[in-house]
Amino acid sequence: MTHFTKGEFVLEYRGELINSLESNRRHRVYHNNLKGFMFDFIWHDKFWTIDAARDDGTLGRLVNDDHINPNCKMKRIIVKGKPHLCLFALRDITPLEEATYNYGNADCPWRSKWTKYGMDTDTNRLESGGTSGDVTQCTQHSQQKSASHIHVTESGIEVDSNCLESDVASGDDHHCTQHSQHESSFCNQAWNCFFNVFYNIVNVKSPQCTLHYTSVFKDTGSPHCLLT
Ligand SMILES: C[S@@+](CC[C@H](N)C(=O)[O-])C[C@H]1O[C@@H](n2cnc3c(N)ncnc32)[C@H](O)[C@@H]1O
Repeated sequence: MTHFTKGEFVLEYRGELINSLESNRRHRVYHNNLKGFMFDFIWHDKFWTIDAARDDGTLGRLVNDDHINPNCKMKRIIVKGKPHLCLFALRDITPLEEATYNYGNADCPWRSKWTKYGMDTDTNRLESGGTSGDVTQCTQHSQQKSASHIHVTESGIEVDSNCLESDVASGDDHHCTQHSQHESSFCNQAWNCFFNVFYNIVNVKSPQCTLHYTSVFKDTGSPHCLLT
């Protein structure tokens, strides 16, 4: 059984890196469903967005929010001067478990539940959901309600991270920035972890392991991703 161990690189949230000007433009023109794929973050004191609205077959864009008990967290890693958003396992992830991360304190409509008295927003959980050092997703524009899932199954994982692969393989200098107080220690740890784990995944695991986007449709009608 393949599983992810705590601290292991899981996958990259891939998409188009755009600046705030272009991001604002797309926020204006995109349908709400597409806005949910825009991951806004701060880098070098500026707002940037990874726009994963286009379905390029990669899996990072399909990982759902869990602000209560996520098993992954998003980290920003700088490779060749460009930020990449990568998910790392917060704890061991077992086969068939859905991969999730905390989108942050964004106004996520699915976190509210209807009661007989009306909408009940779980504010306490929202406040405690963020962890210092995490990169969190700004999803305040999204009204999309679908729920794709990424699960771990028996055989393993293949990570579609071409740019990461080539960057890692190049052995070039890199620097990491993380907008938190724990910047430098995280950077070193994350990069080491990232390098080792990614190398491990690509070079060791992939012959037996494939991360599949399946055509399994469950109750939500959304496609689900299985690690098989
Ligand atoms: C980056 S996409 C995640 C993949 C998406 N679920 C799909 O099927 O394509 C973000 C969008 O997924 C949906 N989503 C994420 N987490 C969710 C959750 N816990 N419950 C319901 N919908 C969620 C929201 O519509 C959000 O805008």
